[in-house]
Amino acid sequence: MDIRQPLHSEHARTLDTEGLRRHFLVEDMFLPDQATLTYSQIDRIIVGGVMPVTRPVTFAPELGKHTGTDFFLQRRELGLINIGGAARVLVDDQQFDVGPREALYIGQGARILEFKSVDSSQPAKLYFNCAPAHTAYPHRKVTLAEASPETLGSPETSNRRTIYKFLVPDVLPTCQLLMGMTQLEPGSLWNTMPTHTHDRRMEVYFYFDMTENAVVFHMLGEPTQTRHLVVRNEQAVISPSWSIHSGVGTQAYTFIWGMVGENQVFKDMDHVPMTALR
Ligand SMILES: O=C[C@H](O)[C@@H](O)CC(=O)C(=O)O
Ligand SMILES: [Zn+2]
Repeated sequence: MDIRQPLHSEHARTLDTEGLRRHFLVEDMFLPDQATLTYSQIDRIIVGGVMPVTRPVTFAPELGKHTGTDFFLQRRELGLINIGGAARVLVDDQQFDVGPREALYIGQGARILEFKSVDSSQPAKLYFNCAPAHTAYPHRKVTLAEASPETLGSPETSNRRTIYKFLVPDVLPTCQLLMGMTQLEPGSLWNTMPTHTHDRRMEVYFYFDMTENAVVFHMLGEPTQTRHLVVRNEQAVISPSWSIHSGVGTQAYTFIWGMVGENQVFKDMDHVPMTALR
């Protein structure tokens, strides 16, 4: 497990490109027949990907070593969104068919987790966020149709996009995890502009639906000390509470956002006036 320490905004200001990438960028999310896990000590979120190809992938009991518990989800909840081909996920004695662009919430206490692809020529790619939890809410699949959609922005400002809120209180109860997917329309390149921070929650952004040569310039830093990361397809950015999180692509892209922290109020954002950005 790749462990990332939290970072003070004053430290972040001093970093060069390599330093920013080392602390905030997660580059290799999907490896065949493996699970990848990055543990951020910011709100103790674990970010990762599972890509079963030739055989099922399970979360080994040894993973509990990293959490100091008998098993991985003893005191955690997990949300995943499938960005690949159809998947079958076994959670203890329940089986879930998770199709492309569908989400699965796995509540605290699940012991057996097994992930497989229905067709190995179109492997599932299960991107997940996992966070400390205080109680067991029911496991549940959420389809795109059940996710609460919100279309924002306009072509004139190159930010026309639909936000699909998969794991939010309007759809199902979770302890703290919020997850969703934002899809830009062709010709729209900006997400979350005007931009915001939220002192009460941290967030992780996972970019995908990009061609090999496409990049997203992900904006981070305090509003008056902005920096950027060059992000490629299927890479994620860890965003501390003090950081803006916004991006512009060389073409339209899709991203999954996940948030943990103090509250579950999606609209609890500290909007940054455009005149304040530097
Ligand atoms: O706090 C909320 C998150 O930054 C994202 O949900 C924003 C987003 O997907 C968008 O505006 O497109
Ligand atoms: Zn945000």
